[in-house]
Amino acid sequence: MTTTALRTAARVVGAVKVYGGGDTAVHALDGVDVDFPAGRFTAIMGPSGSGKSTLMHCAAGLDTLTSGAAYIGDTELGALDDRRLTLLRRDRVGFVFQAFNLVPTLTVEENITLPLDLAGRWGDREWIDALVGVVGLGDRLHHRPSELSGGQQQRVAVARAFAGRPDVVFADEPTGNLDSRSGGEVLALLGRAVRQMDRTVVMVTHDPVAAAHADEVLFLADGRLVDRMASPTADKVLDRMKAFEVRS
Ligand SMILES: Nc1ncnc2c1ncn2[C@@H]1O[C@H](COP(=O)(O)OP(=O)(O)OP(=O)(O)O)[C@@H](O)[C@H]1O
Repeated sequence: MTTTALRTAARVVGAVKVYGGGDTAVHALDGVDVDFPAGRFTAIMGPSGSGKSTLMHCAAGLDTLTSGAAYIGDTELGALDDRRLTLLRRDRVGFVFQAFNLVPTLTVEENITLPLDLAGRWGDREWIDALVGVVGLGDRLHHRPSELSGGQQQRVAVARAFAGRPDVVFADEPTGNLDSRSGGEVLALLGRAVRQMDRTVVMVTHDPVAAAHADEVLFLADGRLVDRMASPTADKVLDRMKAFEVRS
């Protein structure tokens, strides 16, 4: 095992994704090499249609590459049969989507522990309690999702994503349905999970303010990785995005 592999939560190598064929083929990913370091918060940005969601879905094992390879830790996703891929997604990957996707009939606490219950894992009570503390919903554990605001529901979804201590949490526009204050809380929460609890987050976003919460921003254009920015600020990210618009 190499040092790089030890420190990488997820990566894609020579990632190509082609939708359709012949004259109408779309090269959604056109040869992307990228590492998502463990213990870091990485944002993926780029113009609409640049391949952000495709990259995230292929890296997370929700979709398959046309060529190249995707890894979670040292596990190559293309080498897994459907059953193993399902287990890997369940046990080693967490997801947060724009829609909160909570189960309406379960309480906050039951929603948070759902992935562990489905996996037949007892979970680690201390870890769950720590997560509940970090998301700040300790007094809402027995409420149903419908009794919570959108921002609170997304915080439950974030806690659920981390419940099984996955190698990496993928977040797809996690603040897309939230006002800026609630969105800011969810982003701060993702940042705290990374920095205080040593978790790994990869987030797709259109929003420079959201991207500024990350440790590093990757920029995609036309299915290629064209730039990366460490220690981003919203202004620097916005300037970089404007440069794309001027060119296209
Ligand atoms: N299932 C599909 N079938 C055909 N083409 C697709 C499919 N999914 C995505 N594409 C195309 O692949 C390209 C990349 O799409 P993708 O959704 O990854 O971009 P994106 O950067 O996430 O865009 P957005 O910011 O608008 O969500 C686009 O040209 C899109 O039209």
